[in-house]
Amino acid sequence: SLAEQQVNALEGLAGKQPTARRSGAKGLCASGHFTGHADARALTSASVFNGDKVPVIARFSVGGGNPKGTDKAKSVRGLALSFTAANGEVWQMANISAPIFFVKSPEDFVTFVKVRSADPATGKPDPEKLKAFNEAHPETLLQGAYVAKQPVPASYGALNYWGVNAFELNDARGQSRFVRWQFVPEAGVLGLSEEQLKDLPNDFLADELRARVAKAPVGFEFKLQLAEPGDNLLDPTQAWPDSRKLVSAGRLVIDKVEAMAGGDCDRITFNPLITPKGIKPSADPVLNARAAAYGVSLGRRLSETAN
Ligand code: HEM
Repeated sequence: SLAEQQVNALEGLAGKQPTARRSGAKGLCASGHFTGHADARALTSASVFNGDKVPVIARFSVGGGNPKGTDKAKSVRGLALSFTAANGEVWQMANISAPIFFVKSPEDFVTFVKVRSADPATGKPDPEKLKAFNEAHPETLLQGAYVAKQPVPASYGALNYWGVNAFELNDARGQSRFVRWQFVPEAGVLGLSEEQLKDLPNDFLADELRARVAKAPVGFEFKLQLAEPGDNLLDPTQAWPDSRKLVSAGRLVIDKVEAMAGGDCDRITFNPLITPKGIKPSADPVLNARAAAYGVSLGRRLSETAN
């Protein structure tokens, strides 16, 4: 299946890493709660916005399939969330620290990862294949260009995360509109200078988050970006104009971080097609491909744990 090809490609790039997530492999589990704002209730009937505290499981991660990679690289970080509303509805998502994704189709995902993987013959990626793919798919360089311009993040808790894919909201009267969302850190966005980076260990992010949360809960403002007619709902490599209206829709608070790797996150996947009534996935093919790929990765890593 395409999902198996995607997960195989991720394994080919990172090497076999038993029990680890095939993407966002390095990370840690945390928890907290979410409170919806009144402005969101005008846009969606989803009960997670009713203003009550909704418990949340969170996982922060470093992009890529290597659980022992460095936290000092310029790559995306992840914020994955699972909300459980009082009526039992679950809402899951996995957000990244870039406003755009690196491919516009699930098929391109496979080739994008493969052209960056070592060719068995040489032990290195084939520069000709990489060049040819880049020329045929210039949009696949946009996310990397964005990340290269940002400093290495100083904290999982002081970073902006975007949902990237479009979703459809339905209000109580059945009216529909498309949005993309983001989580804006109350601490501001904090990056590291070359000087600061030198003194840090490779695994500083988990300890930094534990220390930060021990002092005070870490908050994020949840914002909905409203699409206007003509905005691309299907291609996550294309950001919508900055002029699009942003609605302050809620507040996420992280107040507990697991002491060690593991925790409640390991047995689940953060599947962005699991949405509550009032929030629907768009037709974006990348979004719709994620459920199967996450399921394949979950199946492999859980059966590895059992062995
Ligand atoms: C065709 C597109 C995609 C494929 C094939 C793919 C594949 C995967 C896989 C296999 C995992 C590991 C899942 C698990 O073991 O639980 C994963 C995790 C993750 N993905 Fe994707 N992904 C895709 C698109 C995206 C997009 C568009 C985003 C950003 C909005 C994203 C953000 C993440 C994050 C943050 C994680 C880590 C989640 C966690 O901490 O559990 N992915 N992805």
